[in-house]
Amino acid sequence: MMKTASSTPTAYYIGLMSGTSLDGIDAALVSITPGTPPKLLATAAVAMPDTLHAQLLHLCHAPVAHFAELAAAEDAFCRLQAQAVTALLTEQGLVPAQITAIGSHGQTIEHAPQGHQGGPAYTLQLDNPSLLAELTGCTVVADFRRRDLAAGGQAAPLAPAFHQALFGQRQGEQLVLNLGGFANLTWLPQEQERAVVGFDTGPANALLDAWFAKHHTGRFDENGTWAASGQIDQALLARLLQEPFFHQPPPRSTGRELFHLAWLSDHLTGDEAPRDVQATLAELTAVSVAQGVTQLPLSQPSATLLVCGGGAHNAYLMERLAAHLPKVTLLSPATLGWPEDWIEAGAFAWLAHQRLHGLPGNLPSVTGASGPRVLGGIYAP
Ligand SMILES: Nc1ncnc2c1ncn2[C@@H]1O[C@H](COP(=O)(O)OP(=O)(O)OP(=O)(O)O)[C@@H](O)[C@H]1O
Ligand SMILES: CC(=O)N[C@H]1[C@@H]2OC[C@@H](O2)[C@@H](O)[C@@H]1O[C@H](C)C(=O)O
Repeated sequence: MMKTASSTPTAYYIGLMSGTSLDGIDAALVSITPGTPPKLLATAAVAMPDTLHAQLLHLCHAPVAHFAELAAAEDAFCRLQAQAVTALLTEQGLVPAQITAIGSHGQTIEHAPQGHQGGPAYTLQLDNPSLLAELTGCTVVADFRRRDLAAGGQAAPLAPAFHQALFGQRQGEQLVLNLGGFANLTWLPQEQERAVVGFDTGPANALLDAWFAKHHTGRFDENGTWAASGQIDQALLARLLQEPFFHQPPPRSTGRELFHLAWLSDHLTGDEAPRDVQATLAELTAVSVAQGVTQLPLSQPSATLLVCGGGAHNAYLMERLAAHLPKVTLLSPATLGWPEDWIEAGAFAWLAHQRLHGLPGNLPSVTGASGPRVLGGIYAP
């Protein structure tokens, strides 16, 4: 039986996110006062060491992983999470007892909401909430996605529910875009009784980073400078856009299982200049997001789109997005007190709060689950 929010006082949560870009752990200290939008108080980021980055990337693409390899990566990942929590607590002069709970997303290793070759649906996040509780002395809430999946949902994207909690009280309809490893879009209606729309639009930084790393040292194309030096290959773009995912109606979510370097290679003739491919991948992200916007039930074509995620720092990608959405104003959520890099970590702080209060964390209109569900499990310190 679900409860409604009670009039409990302000509580402090830490949200931990390591997204599909595998760039590091983001930790957000969030205060939640029932009835008002969550507030971002402080942040800490711990970069993913090269060895763990390579280990996790390998696991994402390994057909069969050894359990010892999984366990080692999970342990290293969890210790990195604890490092981020400790950094945040120390910096803020807080002790674990002042934190109501940590919400831990874990590291997505594989996401197959449709199952694999006729098998059951699954989504796999590497996470060890027991060890995290032990290392930090805080209550940990984790495993947010699988209850939605069990209720017939995609288990992703989950962020739209948080977007609603953050921006839903603003005047007029709201649009939010996350440019992470993959991109997801949220439409918040002006009328409270209408359902929120949200779905993954396709690949974003995951493919851009992978192609960049194949041709350069370094993890990503700073500001999209390399992409900007290339030419968009329209024929290649057309072939990439034929992928059925781009034509599926929501609910839909995706990940590295579909969009990876081998998928890209299958569409290349071999004659393309690498920088042109990078420009075309940025275009693929911009076009698929723009196509997603056209599917939204906007009440007027001119809207404001809050752009979050690391892709918001890619000047070339933002330029292409603006070119494909001439009537839409792109805005940083920093103007509303939530800098673009911290919304996802904030979402998992909020999801921990929802779990502890017996409140739903999913939006069935987004994930396709058969109803609202309380997400995640609780691990006491
Ligand atoms: N200055 C920049 N120029 C270009 N790209 C950038 C810049 N800063 C960050 N990025 C991109 O953002 C990525 C990180 O984004 P983000 O942290 O939102 O990903 P994530 O947490 O993995 O997201 P998700 O969970 O949504 O997949 C980097 O891997 C990089 O591709
Ligand atoms: C399975 C998984 O980890 N999916 C991520 C990924 O990264 C972006 C997009 O694909 C989104 O669907 C999701 O992350 C955010 C936090 C979400 O669930 O809203």
